Amino acid sequence: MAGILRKFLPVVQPSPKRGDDDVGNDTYNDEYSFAIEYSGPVSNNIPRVLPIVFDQIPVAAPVASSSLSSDSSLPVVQPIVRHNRLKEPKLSSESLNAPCVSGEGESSTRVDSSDALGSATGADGKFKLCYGISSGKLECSDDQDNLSEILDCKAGDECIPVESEVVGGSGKLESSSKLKCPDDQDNSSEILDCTAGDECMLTVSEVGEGSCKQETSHCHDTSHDDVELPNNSQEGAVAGFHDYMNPANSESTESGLSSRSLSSEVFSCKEEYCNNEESRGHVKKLSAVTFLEPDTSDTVYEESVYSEAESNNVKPKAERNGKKGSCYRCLKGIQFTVKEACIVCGAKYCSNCVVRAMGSMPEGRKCVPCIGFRIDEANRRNLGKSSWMLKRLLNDMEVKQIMKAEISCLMNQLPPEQVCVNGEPLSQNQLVMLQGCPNPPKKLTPGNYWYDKVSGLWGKDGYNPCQIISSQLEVGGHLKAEASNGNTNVYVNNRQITRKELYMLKAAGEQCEGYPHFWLSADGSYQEEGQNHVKGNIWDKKRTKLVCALLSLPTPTDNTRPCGDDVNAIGYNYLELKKLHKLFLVGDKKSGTSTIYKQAKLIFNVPFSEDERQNIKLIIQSNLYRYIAILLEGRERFEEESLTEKWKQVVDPSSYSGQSDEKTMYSIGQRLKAFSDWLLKVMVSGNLEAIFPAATREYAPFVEELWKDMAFQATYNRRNELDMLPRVATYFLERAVEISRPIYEPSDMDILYAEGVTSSNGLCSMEFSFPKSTQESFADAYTDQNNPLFRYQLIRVHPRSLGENCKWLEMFEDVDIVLFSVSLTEYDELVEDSNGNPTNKMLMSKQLFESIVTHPRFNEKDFLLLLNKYDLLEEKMEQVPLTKCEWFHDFNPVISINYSRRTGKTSLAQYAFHYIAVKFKILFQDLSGHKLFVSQVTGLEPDSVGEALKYASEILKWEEEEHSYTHNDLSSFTDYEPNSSA
Ligand SMILES: Nc1nc2c(ncn2[C@@H]2O[C@H](COP(=O)(O)OP(=O)(O)OP(=O)(O)O)[C@@H](O)[C@H]2O)c(=O)[nH]1
Ligand SMILES: [Mg+2]
Repeated sequence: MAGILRKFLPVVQPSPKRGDDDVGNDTYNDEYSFAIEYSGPVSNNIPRVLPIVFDQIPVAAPVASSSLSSDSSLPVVQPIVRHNRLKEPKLSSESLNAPCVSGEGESSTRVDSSDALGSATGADGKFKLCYGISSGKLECSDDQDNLSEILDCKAGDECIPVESEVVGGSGKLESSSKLKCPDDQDNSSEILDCTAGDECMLTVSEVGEGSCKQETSHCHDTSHDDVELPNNSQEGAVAGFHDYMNPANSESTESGLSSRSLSSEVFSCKEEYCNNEESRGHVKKLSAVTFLEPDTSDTVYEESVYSEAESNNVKPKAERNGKKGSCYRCLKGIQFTVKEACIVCGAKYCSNCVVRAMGSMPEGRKCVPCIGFRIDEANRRNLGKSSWMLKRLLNDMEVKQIMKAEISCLMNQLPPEQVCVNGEPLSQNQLVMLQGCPNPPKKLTPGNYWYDKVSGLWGKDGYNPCQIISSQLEVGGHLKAEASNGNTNVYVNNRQITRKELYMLKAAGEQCEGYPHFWLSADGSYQEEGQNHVKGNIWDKKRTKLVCALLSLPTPTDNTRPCGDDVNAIGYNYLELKKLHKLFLVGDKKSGTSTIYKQAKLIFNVPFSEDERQNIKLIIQSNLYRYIAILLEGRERFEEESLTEKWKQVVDPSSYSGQSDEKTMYSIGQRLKAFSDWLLKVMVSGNLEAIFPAATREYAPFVEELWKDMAFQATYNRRNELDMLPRVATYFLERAVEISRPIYEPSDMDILYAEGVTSSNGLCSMEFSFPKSTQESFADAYTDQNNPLFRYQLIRVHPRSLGENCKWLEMFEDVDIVLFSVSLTEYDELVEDSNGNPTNKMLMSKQLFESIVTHPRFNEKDFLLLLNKYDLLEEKMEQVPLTKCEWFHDFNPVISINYSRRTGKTSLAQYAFHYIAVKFKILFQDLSGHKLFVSQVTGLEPDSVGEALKYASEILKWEEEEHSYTHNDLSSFTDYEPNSSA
């Protein structure tokens, strides 16, 4: 070559003078200088070689020891901003556990744009991961063309661009260090001398001791040199730097987003930058590294980027510009090429691109722009299931780490609030419990589910069960009867089952006649409500499983067992069932059982469902019209009485005042009269309930008009004279206008006071336990019931559900205690007996009491007598003697004057209460030979009902621990031991 040149060139120029260092270097030969400008005749065919000026070739200096901090951290170059403003380098670092990928071997060093991620090919051809410990950043205000190219800064040598995919580890950059970015006019920006402290905007990561360490030797440390940064930024340089997704522009696999989710600081960028930086694989990509407005703050916190991304829900979308089946990054390959998909956007990458596109996968298999976004729910079931491709590319440890991150990282978790079980959104803990149980719901996605915790049946709201999961998990709310939208009138664990389930039960040999209620336990054994023996096990029969398979109903798996200690799984279940104490609440009509039941629901926070509330609203509104009708009827009566009075005055001229019109203070206008007549007609026809809930909207204005009417108010003032009007009517009539409006929503108190709120079949039940707060307000002395494992079931039965002679009582033979409610006020009330004869209501209650006590199935049961409506008794005793009831004919309390003064008027009611209690006790003793427990109750007062239920629980406990308790202990609590001598 030199010879040829010599022939062409008449004058051989001396080579540039070398420095002293080079004198004496034998290997140096001037003859081989090249780049001498040709000044001879021009020929188009002759290639022209531009001279190279040695002095102007940028060189890289060896890394100064000062830049190698004790922890051997390595600076990592971040994207360079396009503005020219010089800035002092900024470094921030903080703890981070994000994985990063480091290269092995000098040649694989690469400057990284992120603190978090990178990939490197090790000697074994696998990518190596290491974990960054901290991150930092360095800013400079210039950018480079193709700056995204990897920088390979060899010690003491030129920085050479490296197109290797290997990503350097992170490093820590001393704030005094400066990286030099040499000028680069012709897009040959591969040569980059990075200098800290100048225009380059960099992020750096600290790394611990590890494989990243060796890479520090590649970095040109010019910590003591001033930096020359090129000003020749070209458009697209930054974009190219960012666009790690695009192999044409960059080989970087790093992302600010990756650090975003892991570190507290990232760069931000102006919107326009972000928009320009859409990756090839994504329609809209949030800039991995974003840039600051030059004049604004230098630091933008990760939260802003993160929350912006999440709050805007700008989930990156995958878009493939290549042909179908090709890799989203390199656009190569066909449909059958093995690819790995991003669990967020679904972009698929071939084995060559996957690590570059996904970095070190701190959140699992997400391409870098997708880090920090929620996964596509369709991919949830694949979480943590490693692919063949990753296993081939990475070593076992790394794959494990990625899979672990994929499963456990916060961003990939199912949002608990989006999973509703039995109408209640889950808490984080509940979700963990649900997913961590031995047999968790499969394919759990956001949605509404129902869960029968006794049997473990699990399904989507309104649908058949789809799985039997572990039972006894404390997740979600209470199972509703309508949870699975069943319409069979057959209930399993309080849920009305679906038609398919009914078939299944029939296949199990249960004909389900008479719409039974079953208790189905987790092991498949079932029994009819109220019976104490297991009828069978639905899973014992092969036919059942076959039917289930045919009907797509779930069958138990081996894992289906209560969540808890595996060893004691069966015992645990047994214990749980044992601890559900059943309280059977019954009483004659109007004894107050439904009030006590509703009060218990309110006390123990067992919510009324929306449906229940709506039904109750309609009942209340219907009741209101009934009360109004009673008042209107009374008004007519009062009007007639007044008119009669007037006519009498006409007949007796001496008392006649001279007015002859037929109006009285109870007379109403034509309009209201028409409404009144119509309403009374409806009530007489018995259609009130049928008409009123629906007609509420139409008739609400009449209620308002009525309420304002003087005649109606005059009638209302005499409401005590209207026997038909219940006392509770006042509560609702006072708010008649409000309640009659369509928008009315009943309050808890309204529900409590509402009459006629009871399930259609008169049977309802609720589970409860004594929470600590409730416990404290009731009785501090007993604490065992605080244990949530002591569960109670309150079953309220209307006497009509018991059938003639209480024949259905057998259904409830497994109850633990009978709570028999008697209204204390009924001693003077009359009702018709079954033969239509008027009978004293107290005697009717006595009769029902006797029937239940003497029922063979109830022989050995504990009984707690709830003497209810004590508040009303206090009033009534002043007016009506207790002896009105023949059973109480010998009530003749001797009240000393002193005692009377001390206790006031309540003493009489107290005596009456004690007396009635004794009467029942004696009766019970005669009938059963056992002791009757008695509690004084005012159903409308929560504490009173709470104490009564507490007392019931104590009795049960006392039965179980007979030796620990004495009769006196109990009687001192709430049992008012009657003292007839008092
Ligand atoms: N003042 C007062 N009223 C009560 C008390 N307990 C119940 N009541 C009222 O008595 C009426 C009848 O009570 P319910 O609870 O409906 O009686 P029940 O046993 O369910 O009777 P049915 O209506 O036949 O189902 C309602 O108006 C209640 O508001 C009480 O302790 N004090
Ligand atoms: Mg009732």
